[in-house]
Formats: sequence, structure tokens, C-alpha cells
Amino acid sequence: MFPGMGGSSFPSTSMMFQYYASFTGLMMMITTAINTYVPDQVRIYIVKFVRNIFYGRKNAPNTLTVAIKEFQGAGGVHNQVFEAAETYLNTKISPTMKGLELSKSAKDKKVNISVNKRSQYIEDEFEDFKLSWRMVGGISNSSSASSNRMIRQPMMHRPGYSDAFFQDPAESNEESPTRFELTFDEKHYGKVVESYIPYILKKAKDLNDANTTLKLWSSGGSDPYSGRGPGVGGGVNLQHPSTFQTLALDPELKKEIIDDLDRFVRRRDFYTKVGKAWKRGYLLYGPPGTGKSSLVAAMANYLNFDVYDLELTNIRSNSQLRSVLLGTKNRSILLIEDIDCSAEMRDRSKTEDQFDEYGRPYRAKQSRNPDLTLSGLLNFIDGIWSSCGDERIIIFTTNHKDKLDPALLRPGRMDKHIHLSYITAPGFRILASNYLSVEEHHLFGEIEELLQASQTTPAEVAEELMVSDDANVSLTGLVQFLKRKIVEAKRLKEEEAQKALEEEKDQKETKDEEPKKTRKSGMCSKCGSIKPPPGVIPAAWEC
Ligand SMILES: Nc1ncnc2c1ncn2[C@@H]1O[C@H](COP(=O)(O)OP(=O)(O)OP(=O)(O)O)[C@@H](O)[C@H]1O
Repeated sequence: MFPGMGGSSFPSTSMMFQYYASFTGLMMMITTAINTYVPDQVRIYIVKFVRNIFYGRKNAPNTLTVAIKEFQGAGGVHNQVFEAAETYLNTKISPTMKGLELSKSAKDKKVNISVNKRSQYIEDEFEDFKLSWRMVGGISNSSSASSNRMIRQPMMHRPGYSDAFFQDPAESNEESPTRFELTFDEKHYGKVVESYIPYILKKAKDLNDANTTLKLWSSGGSDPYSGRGPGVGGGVNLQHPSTFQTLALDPELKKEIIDDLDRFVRRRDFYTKVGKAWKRGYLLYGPPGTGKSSLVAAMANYLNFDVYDLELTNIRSNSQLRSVLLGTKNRSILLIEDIDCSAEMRDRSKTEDQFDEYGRPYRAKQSRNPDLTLSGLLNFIDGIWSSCGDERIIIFTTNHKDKLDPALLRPGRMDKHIHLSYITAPGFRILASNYLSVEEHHLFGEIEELLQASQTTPAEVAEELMVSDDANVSLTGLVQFLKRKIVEAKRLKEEEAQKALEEEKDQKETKDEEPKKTRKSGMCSKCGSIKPPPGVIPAAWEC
């Protein structure tokens, strides 16, 4: 009979709770005391002892823990196994887990559920054995601190696997690199390496291919040595809605670009066979507002590639550039915009005008690295990508192809040059359909004629089409805008012609005046020498 049970042989429910609470409290106290006062080596012994009681000395599993670091090697290249594990483990979520996170971007079709992997063990089963995952190390924050606490409490978690976590307690400090620890019975080592890890890589690739949320990484602002990744700041979801459907481009050009991309992603074997890095370079050029950035986003959305926006002005040294490049993932686009605005990338033989032909001031984009030249940058990218990159695209954009360093324009340097120009009738129809949902309208004919007579960018048309949801209002506004634009262009042209005429006249007058001036000042009209030869009258002599 239990104390406090009265005449009954079973404890009451409230008594049961009391016993349970006391037992749990006692266990917690013991655990805390062990963790605080018992040295690690003694704890290992206790864990082994308890494990042998559970399993018997012979049957106790010998667990093995392997570390999968976020970055590999001294250069800090992304470890594909780590990336794959991160993606894969989100499929192992159960509602009882701690740190569940829900998110949804405007682009996602459904709510994404992920889990804070630092806060717990995630169990998995493969074929006939079990494995346990946990993320440790990295940035010092509360969640990593809590994961470190778990390392120090093996008795509270999976006695069979505990001693592996004691292998190197010092490694678990908060400054250690972020990594996954994968723990399993060592007899399955071969299966893990040969089957389980390849299975995770494949599974993660399938998941990534199906996932439409792309990332835009920027090299701007973040400190590459802060430990938050090698030089590329935290990625933000790329929510640029541009796709090949929404892009106002001539259909042939659109098809050409899509075919080129398809061909590129299909040709892994070809690149391996010819011993070339699997990469492709595009130079997008054209006036502002013709859709260069929109095309980059459409390409990323089409291929499901992340975009790394490399801001050259933030690059201070070659080692930083190297670090940034090494931080880029496979299946990604490296974007370098407005390459002509970077003084180092310009053709130095061209005059440094203050304004471009579109009336826009040149943005002073000076790399902080005086050693960085265009050919240096290109060689660097080639070298790094040849050795460690796969399935990469590099895109340069410029408003001024004519001002670029010829090194970039040399045949074979960029694989494809794409000219984005002023809008044409098919492009306009795409925008009208996207913005106003109209496929046909009585003003279309007039608008198409006006577009032909003007140099109008898709950005300008898009702005007019957004004025009202009422197609009549927006299209009438567009007609007026185009008419004004044509009148204005005509006026500017006349003004320029007038100016040119006046300049020509001035030059002629100056030329006519020059000999007179020379005579007046007593200078030779050919060589400019001031002293006339002896016996020559200053007003009329020549050497
Ligand atoms: N070809 C296009 N198709 C659809 N929309 C476009 C196109 N070009 C421009 N736009 C619209 O104009 C906006 C600005 O265009 P975008 O930034 O892509 O031009 P850009 O050529 O990159 O300009 P810049 O040279 O100034 O960087 C886009 O957000 C989009 O709304």
C-alpha cells in the first residue's frame, strides 16, 4: 500500500501526479548536478555503463558521429552535402518539434514549413537503420547556445548515441563553424556514405527544382569575415515577378534566349567531355528601362537559379573577391550591373563624359580595390569557377557597350551578347495584355505607329499602362504621351541641328580670324614662333 492511499490499494489520480512530479523533479536535479559537477570523462563512463545495462556489453551499438560543415576547405567553398541536408531535413518535420517556422512569400503557392535545426535532434530512418541529425556551431545566438546545452546533457537524449557527442566537447563552442552532426551505428558507415548521402543529395535537388522561391544575394554591405558566410550577405527571396511570359521582348529574341538557356543546362556531359567549366556568360546591353534587370530575373525564375548581385564598389581586395566568388552556390547567376560605370572596367581610351547620351550622369562607381581590372576580374572568375563551380551563369549589364573595355567584347569572352532595345509592336501587346488584360483595342494601331516613330522604352510604356485599370484611360494617356514624346524629340533634334550649325559657323570664323591674329601678334602662322626672321615685316611672314 502506498502512503496516503487510504484504504484503497491504488493511488488516487492526484497522488499519481504528485509522484510523477517528484520523480521528474528528482531526475532533473540529478541530471543538472551531473552536468555541473561531474567531469566529461566520468560522464562518458556513466553513459557507457548505462548503455551496457540497456543493451548488454556485446550488443551496445558503437555510434559514429560525422561532421558535415557548411563550408569546406580553407577557401570556404559551400559544402553541397550541408546544403542538401538543410533542404532534406525540412521534410522530416513533425508537429511536436521545437522551433517550427511558417513562411510564405507572395510567389509561393503554399505555406512553407521549416524547422530551426539548431534546437534539436532530427531523427531519420534509411533502409533498416536509424540516424540522428543535429545542427551545431556557427553564429553565437540563443538557439546555438541551446544546442550546445544539449551536447552537455547526453543522459537526457538517446543513451545509445550519447558518447559520440563527447568526442570533442571543446568543438561545440559558439565560435566553431556551423555544421551538421550525423550520428548512426558505425556498422552502417558504408551504407551512409554510399547510399544515404547520395540519396539526400538527389532528394534535395528534386526539392530545389520543384521549389520556386529563389534567392537574391548581394555582396553589398556585409562583412565577408563576420562569419555570416564568405562575403555574400544573407539571401533574400527573389520576388521579382518577371518571367519570359511577362517580358516585352520580340518573340524571336525571347525564343533564342530560352533555347540558349535550355541548351546550357542540358550540356553537363559536353562540358565535362571538353574539360571546360560548366558556365555561360551573357552581356546584356541597351538603353535604361529596356528590361536588362527584368531579363536577369526572368532567367533566374526560368532556371530556378539564385542570383548573386556582385557590387564591385564593395570589393576591397582580391581576397575579398575570391571569398565572395567562393561563396556563390552552384546553379546560380552572378550578376554585375552597369559594368561601364566602373572606372576600371571602362575603355580608358574613351573620354570620360559627365553625362551619357540618355542624359543620365555617369554614376561614379569606383572599386575600392585599385588592383581590380576587367581582365583580372574575368580571369579570377574563370579560375575559381573552373576549379570549383558548376552550372554557373555570369551576366554583365551595361547601357554603354561602346564604352566597355575591349577585353570584355573580345570574341569568346562572353558567350552571348543580347541587345535590349526600344519597344516594338509585339512587346507593346505583351505589356497591354499583362497590365490591362486587353488583347485588342481600337487604339492599338495608332499606338503601334507612334511607337515606330519614337524611341520609347518598355519601362515608359509600363508606367503609362499603370495609370488606370480602365484600358481606355491608360491607352489614351499612352497615345498622348507618345505624341508629346515625338514633338519633344523633334524639338531636341532641331535644337541640336541648330547648335551644330552654330558651332560649325564659329569654327569657320575662328579659322578665318586666325591668320589675322597671327599677323597682328607677329607670330608665324605655321609654327607659331614669335620672332620673325630678320628683315621680315611682322604682319606678313611665314617660316
Ligand atoms: N522588356 C520589358 N518587359 C517588361 N517590362 C519591362 C521591360 N523593360 C522594362 N520593363 C519595366 O520597367 C522597369 C524597369 O526595367 P529594368 O530595370 O528591367 O530596365 P533596365 O534595362 O535594367 O534599366 P537600367 O539600365 O536603368 O538598369 C521594370 O521593373 C519593368 O516594370
